[in-house]
Amino acid sequence: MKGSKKVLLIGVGLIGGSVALAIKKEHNACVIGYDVNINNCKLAQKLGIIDDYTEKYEISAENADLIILSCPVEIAESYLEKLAKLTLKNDVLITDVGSTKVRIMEKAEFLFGSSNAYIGGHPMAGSHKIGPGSAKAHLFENAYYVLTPSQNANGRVDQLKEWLKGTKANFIVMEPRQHDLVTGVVSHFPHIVAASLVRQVEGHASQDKNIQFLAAGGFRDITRIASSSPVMWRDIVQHNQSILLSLLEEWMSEMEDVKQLIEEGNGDRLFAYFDGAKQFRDSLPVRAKGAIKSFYDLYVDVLDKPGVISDITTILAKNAISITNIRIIEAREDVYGVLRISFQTEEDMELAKHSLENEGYETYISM
Ligand SMILES: NC(=O)c1ccc[n+]([C@@H]2O[C@H](COP(=O)([O-])OP(=O)(O)OC[C@H]3O[C@@H](n4cnc5c(N)ncnc54)[C@H](O)[C@@H]3O)[C@@H](O)[C@H]2O)c1
Ligand SMILES: O=C(O)C(=O)C[C@]1(C(=O)O)C=C[C@@H](O)C=C1
Repeated sequence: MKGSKKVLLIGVGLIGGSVALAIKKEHNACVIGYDVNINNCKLAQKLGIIDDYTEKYEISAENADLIILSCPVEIAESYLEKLAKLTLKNDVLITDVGSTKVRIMEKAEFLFGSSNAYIGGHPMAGSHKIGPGSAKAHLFENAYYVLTPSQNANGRVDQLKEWLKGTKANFIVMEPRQHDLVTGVVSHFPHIVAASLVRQVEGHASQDKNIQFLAAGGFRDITRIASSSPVMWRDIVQHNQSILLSLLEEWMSEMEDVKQLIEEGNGDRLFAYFDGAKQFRDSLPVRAKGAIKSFYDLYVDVLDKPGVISDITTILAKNAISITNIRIIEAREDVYGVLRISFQTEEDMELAKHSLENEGYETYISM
């Protein structure tokens, strides 16, 4: 019979779906999904991410050996209260994948602290995409996966690692407070900066439409993450409020220094500023060899005229390249548009790039 062990996934989206796929790769478990958006459950079942879904999570929770909270963090926190009122199995393990840990672990310690059930989690990899359609078993390969066991659950960390070994992530145990500070610095605050840059450009774009044409390479690189789920980021900022406010103070003081540098216009000092940033950026470790990108998107500049999409899909079909999605992401005024074409593998994306460029299309890959 399929899966003597039962897993309940609350929140069947990008991260929950990716964790579920990784679990199914290594365990013959039965994964049940629950989501307020029933379409996500239906799609996930079709894609083999979950075995079945439920519209009432309570019964599945009481039968589960492993419960994974993979919804936005404020919502995950509210499920802790709901789960604590149920009669769960004595040896149940409960984890989450949330991007913040202090608030979740405070509540988990309060509600489940007397048991050894709760181990917080946060896989430090993802994408700006949402939903189970973008889930990948290899999303977390070689990435760090932070675990924050509640005090009595230290002894069960290996058990959770065993459940999650299909992620091929590097597990690391951290204190929730240290986690929220570190992720505040390297993930949450940079997200705020990216969103604010986009808002600044949006303000200028209404004055001059050339802005949209020229907001290409560099701007796209630095702002990709601003396309992530606003619900997820709303919750993260609410959870990590005090750390983010203090990072914002630091940033404002850094910007004052930059303002002074620009006012002075001293070439040597400007060089030193950029060079210092370059040295540190270049010294950061890249995700270890073997890591696989989580999405393969190719952007194609196209003339906005009838037949252009069918021309592109015909070129791809002639070269036997399968696509997973195609979308016009910007209806630019005048004559140009941008098509975003998604592929399952890097090879397909590279082949498509080559084939389309041979036919005179301009393409670029956003990292
Ligand atoms: N996207 C990333 O890069 C990333 C990386 C690591 C961790 N995370 C964390 O993972 C969690 C999920 O994010 P995601 O990227 O998978 O987003 P997602 O939007 O793809 O998935 C979230 C899912 O939760 C569901 N959901 C919302 N409210 C719910 C409710 N009340 N009950 C049940 N389900 C509900 C949504 O319908 C959706 O299917 C978040 O806590 C986020 O902080 C995200
Ligand atoms: O690659 C992206 O799109 C991400 O933003 C992923 C990212 C990150 O900042 O690295 C975002 C939030 C998560 O908690 C973990 C990973």
